[in-house]
Amino acid sequence: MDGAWTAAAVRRAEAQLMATLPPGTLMQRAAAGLAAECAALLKEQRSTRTERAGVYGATVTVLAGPGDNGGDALFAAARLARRGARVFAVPVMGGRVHPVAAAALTRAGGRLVAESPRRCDLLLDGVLGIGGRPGLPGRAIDQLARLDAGTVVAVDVPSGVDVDTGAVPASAVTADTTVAFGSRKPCHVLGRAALLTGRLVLVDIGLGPHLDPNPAVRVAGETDIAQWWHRPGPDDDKYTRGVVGVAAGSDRYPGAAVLATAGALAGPAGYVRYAGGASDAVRRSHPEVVCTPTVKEAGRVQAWLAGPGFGTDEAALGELRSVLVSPAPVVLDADALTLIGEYPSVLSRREAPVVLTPHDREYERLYGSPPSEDRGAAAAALAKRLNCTVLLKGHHTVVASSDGAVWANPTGRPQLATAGSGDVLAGFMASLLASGMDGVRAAVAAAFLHGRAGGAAAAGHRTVTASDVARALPGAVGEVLTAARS
Ligand SMILES: NC(=O)C1=CN([C@@H]2O[C@H](COP(=O)(O)OP(=O)(O)OC[C@H]3O[C@@H](n4cnc5c(N)ncnc54)[C@H](OP(=O)(O)O)[C@@H]3O)[C@@H](O)[C@H]2O)[C@@H](O)CC1
Ligand SMILES: [K+]
Repeated sequence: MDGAWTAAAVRRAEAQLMATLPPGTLMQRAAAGLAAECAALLKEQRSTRTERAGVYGATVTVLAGPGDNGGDALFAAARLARRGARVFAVPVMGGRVHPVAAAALTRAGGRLVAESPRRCDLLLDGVLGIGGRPGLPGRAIDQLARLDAGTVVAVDVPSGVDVDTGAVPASAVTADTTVAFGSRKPCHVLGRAALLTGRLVLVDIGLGPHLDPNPAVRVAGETDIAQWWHRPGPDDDKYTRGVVGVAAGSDRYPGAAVLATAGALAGPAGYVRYAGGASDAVRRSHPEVVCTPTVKEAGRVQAWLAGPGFGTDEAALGELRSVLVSPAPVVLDADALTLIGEYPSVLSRREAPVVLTPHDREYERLYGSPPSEDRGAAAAALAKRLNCTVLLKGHHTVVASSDGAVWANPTGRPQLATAGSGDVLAGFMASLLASGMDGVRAAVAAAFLHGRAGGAAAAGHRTVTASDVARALPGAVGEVLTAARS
């Protein structure tokens, strides 16, 4: 399991590592990695001035803040200047810049200027790093407004964001690439800051062994998911692989039922039962699903999904109660969340695991106020209050357990914000629960694989539908299980 560490945790690890190294070593490691990434980016794009790609002749502008983040940027820019780049560094906090790094840049042929040319091939954001408070100094805002950059590279973090939460309460840099040193920070994976991060490149500076084994935010990878996966053995049959029940849709809204069962069929469970008013549509799309009109008639299942498109009337509330009295773990989505918001007591006597999958408006119905910009804390607060696992949807989906652990999903894609894609996710997650995965792992793994499937579906189509995502899920599963084995 990988993760993201707060500024304080990074500083603690840095202090331990620095005690073993000559002064300045870490900054040189950071600058070398940063310069290498900038050179690679410049090789990919033609210079607006010379019409040639590469470092030689490229125009590089550095926005340099007062601390070590500016120091990293200036040392990296000195390396680029030595390879023939035209480098202009603009101090954005009066004359306060890292003095040794600024001297290195001028020795390499770079210039410290009050104003750089308007157009540059690469803009290095070295305004603020992990020592920054949210918001940008006015001079940085002015420069960002007037510069026209081929590509923007943030040094360690996009300046201006709240490093520890991913909130962006004031002005901040929007990067195409962020080159981070030693570890991810929460702003790279959470909230609006994760969007401003762009592509994340991690530079290893040797911090790993010194980082606290418990990161502030956990980030699952292929190996984790493969380890959690229940692989059927020779003695398994369709029942021992898990039976998943889907209570979704209605005769008026059959689509949600079809998509949720499609998600459930793409998971590891051996058998899918459907309970609700859209049996005909479900049977037509998925003849392998066994359909009954109500939850009580469905028989035993190892996990339920309840909610997508099943309405919020008395009958729906009755079906939700029937699901919640069963001893099986449940995923509650869409209309079930609205009902829980209105009748929170239906959850109160429940002991088996519950996963809630709200988007922001559903979160507000459940919590009483919209999620704060600190989305990890927001998800954790709801999880604690309702004693459930919470998957808070967004461009960067977050999962929180009732004991406060927060997971950020690294595979989210804006294309997944398509109608019905949440139904597929919820059905797939219920299948993971039915196969024996616990609530938090099922939520984390489902978000990860759903994101991967969305990516795969987007590669072949201009617009991605929820059905495309469901069809791509088995492939995404196969890819993750194979990659983790090799
Ligand atoms: N840790 C590691 O392992 C390694 C770290 N490295 C690098 O060091 C970076 C951290 O450097 P850092 O500690 O010098 O802090 P940094 O972010 O440059 O700025 C602090 C300065 O900004 C100011 N200031 C703050 N907020 C402000 C605002 N909103 N608006 C205006 N000003 C503001 C604040 O001034 P103050 O107002 O507090 O007096 C202070 O002077 C880190 O991100 C990485 O790049 C690598 O070299 C190697 C390994
Ligand atoms: K920065």
